[in-house]
Amino acid sequence: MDGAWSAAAVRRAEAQLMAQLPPGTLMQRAAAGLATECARLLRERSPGRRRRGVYGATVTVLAGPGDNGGDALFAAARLAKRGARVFAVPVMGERVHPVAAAALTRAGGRLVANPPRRCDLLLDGVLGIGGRPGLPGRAIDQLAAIDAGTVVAVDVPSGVDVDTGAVPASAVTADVTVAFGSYKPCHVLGRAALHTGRLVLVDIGLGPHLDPHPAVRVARDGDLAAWWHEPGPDDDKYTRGVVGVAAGSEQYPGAAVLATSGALAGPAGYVRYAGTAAEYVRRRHPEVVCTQEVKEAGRVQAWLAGPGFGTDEASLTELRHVLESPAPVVLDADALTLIGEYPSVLTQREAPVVLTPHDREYERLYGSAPAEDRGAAAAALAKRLNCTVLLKGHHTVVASSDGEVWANPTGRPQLATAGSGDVLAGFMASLLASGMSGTRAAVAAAYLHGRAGGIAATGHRTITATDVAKALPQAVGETLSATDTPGRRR
Ligand SMILES: NC(=O)C1=CN([C@@H]2O[C@H](COP(=O)(O)OP(=O)(O)OC[C@H]3O[C@@H](n4cnc5c(N)ncnc54)[C@H](OP(=O)(O)O)[C@@H]3O)[C@@H](O)[C@H]2O)[C@@H](O)CC1
Ligand SMILES: Nc1ncnc2c1ncn2[C@@H]1O[C@H](COP(=O)(O)OP(=O)(O)O)[C@@H](O)[C@H]1O
Ligand SMILES: [K+]
Repeated sequence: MDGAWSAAAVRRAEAQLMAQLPPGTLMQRAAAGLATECARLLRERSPGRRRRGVYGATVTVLAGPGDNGGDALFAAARLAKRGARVFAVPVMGERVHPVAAAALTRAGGRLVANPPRRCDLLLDGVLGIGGRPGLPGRAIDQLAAIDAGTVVAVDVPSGVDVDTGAVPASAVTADVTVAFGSYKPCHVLGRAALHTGRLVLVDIGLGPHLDPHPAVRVARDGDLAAWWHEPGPDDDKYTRGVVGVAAGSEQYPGAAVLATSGALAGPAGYVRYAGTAAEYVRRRHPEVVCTQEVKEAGRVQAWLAGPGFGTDEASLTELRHVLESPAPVVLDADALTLIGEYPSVLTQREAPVVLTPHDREYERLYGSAPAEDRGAAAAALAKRLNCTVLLKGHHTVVASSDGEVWANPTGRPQLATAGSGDVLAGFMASLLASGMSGTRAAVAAAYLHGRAGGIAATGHRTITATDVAKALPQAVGETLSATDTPGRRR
């Protein structure tokens, strides 16, 4: 697992570490890592650039008044020493880090008000973790005027809200962000994650001093491998978990087909379907055992209810039957609408519930649209309803009822295609049925669904929900084998 820490948590860790080191050491570590990454980028071939390498490259620095500007100027001084033409623009009056500015001029760089219109690399050292959202006017003007081959944000893209990932005012959009010591929530959450570009972490020795509980968690392949239930020689289809799918209707049979295709791609050993689209499911998936009603379905270890299911009296009755079962439940789509109207059906439930709203469904459940702080928005709903909440979108967020927040690092906008959420929900129910906790099942499903979207989109511009379902087994295989270790039984 990776984590992202708030500005205050980073400052606490920094204070501990700095007490053990000579003054200026951390800034030099940061600047050295930043300069190395910039030199690597300058060596790469790029369409906007005439020459390759540091020597002779044009580098422009937008320098703010604090240590973030200091990092940028020290890194630029290192590039100037290697032959780069460096122009630094103070963007907050004349306020710049004085020692770093002197180092830059000693190395041959210049402090200017009007840099060249074109540069190979633009370093955004306007604001770091001390920044409030928004940019000073001079930075906005320079960003509009300069044609940069590559934009590198120093620590964070300036202008974003570091702790929440909100972008309420103007902010830098970077190709690469070089983060120091740890990730921050803005790198992985909300609109700010879209301003971050490719993320590079420079180790400055902060790790041992960081709080063991990050503000936001980010799953990696190894987590999925550790959580996945691999069948052993003593398993049978029942012990691997039975998943029940209550989805679809005569009007929307496709939702039943797609949700069961997601469920079949998961680790459970048996998929049961209960609903009025049974005929369609049987035709597409002979592996699925079908009944017309939830009460006839027999025992399951997890249910999915909701996609294409309707919101009438009969649907409400079926939802009640699902919620009466002692098994964990995923509620999606129409089930969320019903919960919004009849919240009491959720009370007295002890087994885990995962809700998977997109923004409009969230509004139906919470009474207002999700705040720009999507981690807090998901956590507030999770706490109110005592459920796990998976809030969909780019950088999907998962929150548990006790306030744990996860940001999903996979996925792409092509996943916004009708039925893709049905596949996700079915797959998640299978993970739950295999014994994963609600929060892990939600995190793992978002991760693998996003990865499947990437596989399905390889070589294509458009994908369908069926393509995503078909790509799920490969996504699982690639993720689990990425962390294969000798001796691990598969
Ligand atoms: N932590 C670590 O381990 C390490 C941290 N390091 C580096 O330090 C960086 C943090 O530096 P920092 O604390 O000096 O804050 P930073 O963001 O540069 O500037 C704050 C200044 O900007 C101003 N200001 C704020 N918002 C504004 C706005 N919207 N528009 C205009 N002005 C605004 C604000 O003004 P004030 O609030 O005083 O009015 C203040 O003067 C960090 O990101 C990393 O790069 C590394 O060197 C080594 C290890
Ligand atoms: N802009 C986006 N970028 C990445 N993923 C997205 C984006 N918009 C939606 N998604 C993903 O696409 C899926 C859509 O789900 P949903 O809205 O429930 O679709 P449906 O109800 O048609 O099945 C979710 O997994 C969501 O996270
Ligand atoms: K910055």
